[in-house]
Amino acid sequence: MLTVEKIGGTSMSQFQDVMQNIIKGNRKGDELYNRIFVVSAYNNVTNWLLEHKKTGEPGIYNKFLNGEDYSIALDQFCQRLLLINDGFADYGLDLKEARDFIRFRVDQAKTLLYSLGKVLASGYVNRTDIHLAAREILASIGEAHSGWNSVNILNNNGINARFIDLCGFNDNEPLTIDERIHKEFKDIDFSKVLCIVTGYTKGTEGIMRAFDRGYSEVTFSKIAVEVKADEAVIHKEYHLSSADPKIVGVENSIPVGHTNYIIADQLADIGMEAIHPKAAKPLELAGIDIRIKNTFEPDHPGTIISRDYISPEPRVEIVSGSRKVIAIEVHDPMMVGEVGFDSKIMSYFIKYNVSYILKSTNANSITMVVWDNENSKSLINILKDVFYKVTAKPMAIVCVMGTNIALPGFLYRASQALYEKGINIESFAQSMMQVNMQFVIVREHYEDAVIALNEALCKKPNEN
Ligand SMILES: Nc1ncnc2c1ncn2[C@@H]1O[C@H](COP(=O)(O)OP(=O)(O)O)[C@@H](O)[C@H]1O
Ligand SMILES: N[C@@H](CC(=O)OP(=O)(O)O)C(=O)O
Repeated sequence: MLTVEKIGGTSMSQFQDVMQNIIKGNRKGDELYNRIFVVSAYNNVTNWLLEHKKTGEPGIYNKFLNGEDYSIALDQFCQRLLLINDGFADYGLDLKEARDFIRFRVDQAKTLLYSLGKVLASGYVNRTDIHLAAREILASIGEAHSGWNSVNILNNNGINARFIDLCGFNDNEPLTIDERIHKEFKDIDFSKVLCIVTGYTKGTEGIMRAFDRGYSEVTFSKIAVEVKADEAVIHKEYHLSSADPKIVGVENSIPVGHTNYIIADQLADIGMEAIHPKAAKPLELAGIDIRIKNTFEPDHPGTIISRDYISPEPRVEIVSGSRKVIAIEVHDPMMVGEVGFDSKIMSYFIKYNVSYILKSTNANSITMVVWDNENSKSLINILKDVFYKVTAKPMAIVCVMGTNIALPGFLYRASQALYEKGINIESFAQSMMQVNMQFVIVREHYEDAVIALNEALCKKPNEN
């Protein structure tokens, strides 16, 4: 059995647990192999390089964009990486070799950025392309650092591990991401060597440009498809749970156990961090199951995402959502009975490259929920110019999902749970497939809504 396994940044920061729980476990001899590990940068490292994923606080990339001194910032960043290294000395990291590797890599990045700055100054090139190239170079440092360290630690612990560096720092081959992955993996005997692969892959399309943050899961899914893995495993700090453990508390969140790719799509659509939206689809198409495991509970089988699973008993599997959405309502008294009115609205969505998460209509108005970002704001401005009455409000969306909830009572229980917390449902949608009930609520109520729905629908009656 060949598995491809991704280790998230939070878990990587506790590599001693990764090595003990995930890589070694109870395995002996050859059982250690036939496993490919795709690693993320240690917790926060990509945030320092680019910008904070949650707060948007600018990182080194912003200095390059503004023509500020990124060189000193990179030196300070390198010092922070060396401090991270110090924490792994007790587990076998050779500090001198590790320091030489990362210093050299950061210096190479500096040289590349310096050259990009010069090209930019010439004034002959597209600024955006140069900026995006700088973003790629910076991002790749994080995974090169954690990947190299991991191989060094494993080798020093008697495990035959090989560093597969997909960052392409030392080659100028114009390969796409898929071509690079194919080239790197085609001649490896996985039964003899444990591969540690950078979650960053260099490719002509640009992994940041094409997939943006969380790109390690994209590398991971592409590798799993390339090597025809039997299973694709994601190791995270939490189980995939009935609701975000950070909101409801670990003690109140129940591991999902089993779900299907239809639910994975719903999660991806609302930007749930547990899996990158672009990572699941190739695995689904290749017929590869995903297993999401908790790094710190190695004996728990985790959650399986497979194609055909339907829960044997009717139950809500996950409550999830986002507080970073805007509800747009287009109202026009002339809409009633007018065939194709919606297509006029959609033509602006296409023009501004905005995808909607929910749509709900009545005789003369259409409500759509979109991400709260710059594209959506530009879209709203133009809709206000063109249509009779357009209202846009910052909102939250909370979704109640399950593979077997197409039965009377689930919607009743969900709306009752919201009612009991005094939460009004501003808009609502559910497709006939009945796998996802979407509630639009005011933002201040988001956490309370998740807690109430998890409590009412996911916990068993005898659980406290
Ligand atoms: N239903 C859920 N189950 C587990 N985690 C969730 C859920 N909903 C949201 N999360 C959040 O997802 C985050 C993990 O995502 P991510 O940033 O990708 O972590 P990692 O560093 O492990 O890859 C956790 O911090 C957790 O709060
Ligand atoms: N470190 C990168 C890539 C990644 O996927 O990280 P994580 O697995 O920790 O979300 C990022 O933050 O975007």
